[in-house]
Amino acid sequence: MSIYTATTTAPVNIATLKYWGKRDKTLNLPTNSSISVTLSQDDLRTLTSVATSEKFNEDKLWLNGKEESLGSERTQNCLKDLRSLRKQLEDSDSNLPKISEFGLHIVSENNFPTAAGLASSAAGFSALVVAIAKLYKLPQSFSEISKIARKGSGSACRSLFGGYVAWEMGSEEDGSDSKAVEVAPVEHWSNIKAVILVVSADKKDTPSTSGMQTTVATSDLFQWRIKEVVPKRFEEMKKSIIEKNFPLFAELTMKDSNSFHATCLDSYPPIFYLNDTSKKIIKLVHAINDFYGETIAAYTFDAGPNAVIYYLEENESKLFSIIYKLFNKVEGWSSKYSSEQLGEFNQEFENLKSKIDFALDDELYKGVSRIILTKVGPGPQDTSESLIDFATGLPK
Ligand SMILES: Nc1ncnc2c1ncn2[C@@H]1O[C@H](COP(=O)(O)OP(=O)(O)OP(=O)(O)O)[C@@H](O)[C@H]1O
Ligand SMILES: C[C@@](O)(CCOP(=O)(O)OP(=O)(O)O)CC(=O)O
Repeated sequence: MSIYTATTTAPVNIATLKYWGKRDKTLNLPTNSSISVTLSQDDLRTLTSVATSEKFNEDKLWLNGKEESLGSERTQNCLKDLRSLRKQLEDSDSNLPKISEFGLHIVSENNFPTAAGLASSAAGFSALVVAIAKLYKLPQSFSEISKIARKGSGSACRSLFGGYVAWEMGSEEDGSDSKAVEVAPVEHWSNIKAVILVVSADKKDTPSTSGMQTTVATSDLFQWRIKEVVPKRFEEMKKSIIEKNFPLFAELTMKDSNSFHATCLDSYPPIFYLNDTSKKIIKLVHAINDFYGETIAAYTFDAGPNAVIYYLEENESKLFSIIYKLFNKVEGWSSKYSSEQLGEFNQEFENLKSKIDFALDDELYKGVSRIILTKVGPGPQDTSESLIDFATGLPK
């Protein structure tokens, strides 16, 4: 039997201008445009292999070693769109094998916690769609393909690109203009780094999908956000990226995280994603920026309590002299830094200590379970790895 296979990796993206609210639930069309930074796959990555053969009579998914249902309407919509694009190719060239009619085997692994507010659905749907597009040899651009990933999970469309990415909300009812585009590639501004403080690795209380439905239906503040705040901020943030203006980019990022969480609180019943640790981290970042007299760090929080702090590589020792002091007991530092480098952060802190004019909470680390040190990175990558046994078409 012939087995056709393809594999891709895909990254996580963390929005700096948040998507929150749908104008069409089935097509996953948003009420506002959004912007994100794609994170390096050295640290957070989905690997997805797909196989198809005339012998496979159903679609199957194995996620992190366990067979899972492919029954969700969103996944079905992605598979339907991909098959229909393949069918168009097959109809126009009778020499092509009619693989659009065969079952698909999808095997995927995330190298980080799934459904823990670390955007696994974004990397997951992006990888799924890209792997099948490769398998089907689809000629469409990644922006076109991003519309299919969008139907799986809105934020997934942005994981089709590396660097700095915009999801243009579009205005068409059928969603044909609601797609991801590159604002700037990773090389344009490659010295942006991120430290993720994993505040809780548990499953979250209110899933994004239902949370945003409640906000759209009940929050007055949300109407102001989508009409008055985001359209202007979208243009300003793109400009800050093009001009590599970190203080402006950082300020807009923090304001937008706060605006999004304010609309959550303004929902009825209210939705709380930030916990006390998250709020203390927000205060800490402001205290650090005030202390240095410049905006060197920007926090942002998705639909959960985990903090993502963006900063420029050149400011790392300024930031880490304080952050390492507070979180050195948390796991994650030694994967990136030698004990000598960590010692330098300690030394920096000793030099600063007498000047620090804000309270350092030496219990704060207790609310953080893990630190992930990463940076801006590229989009989906080809790889010679495969999770599928070429002889059987089953997971290895
Ligand atoms: N590698 C993958 N392949 C296919 N689907 C995946 C993959 N990883 C995650 N998913 C899907 O995404 C779901 C998790 O999405 P969910 O929105 O709950 O969490 P998250 O994306 O980690 O968090 P958040 O969206 O708040 O950042 C999983 O239950 C699964 O259905
Ligand atoms: C707060 C966010 O992370 C919300 C992401 O929501 P999802 O993309 O997970 O929602 P669905 O489209 O319903 O799957 C902001 C963002 O990533 O822009």
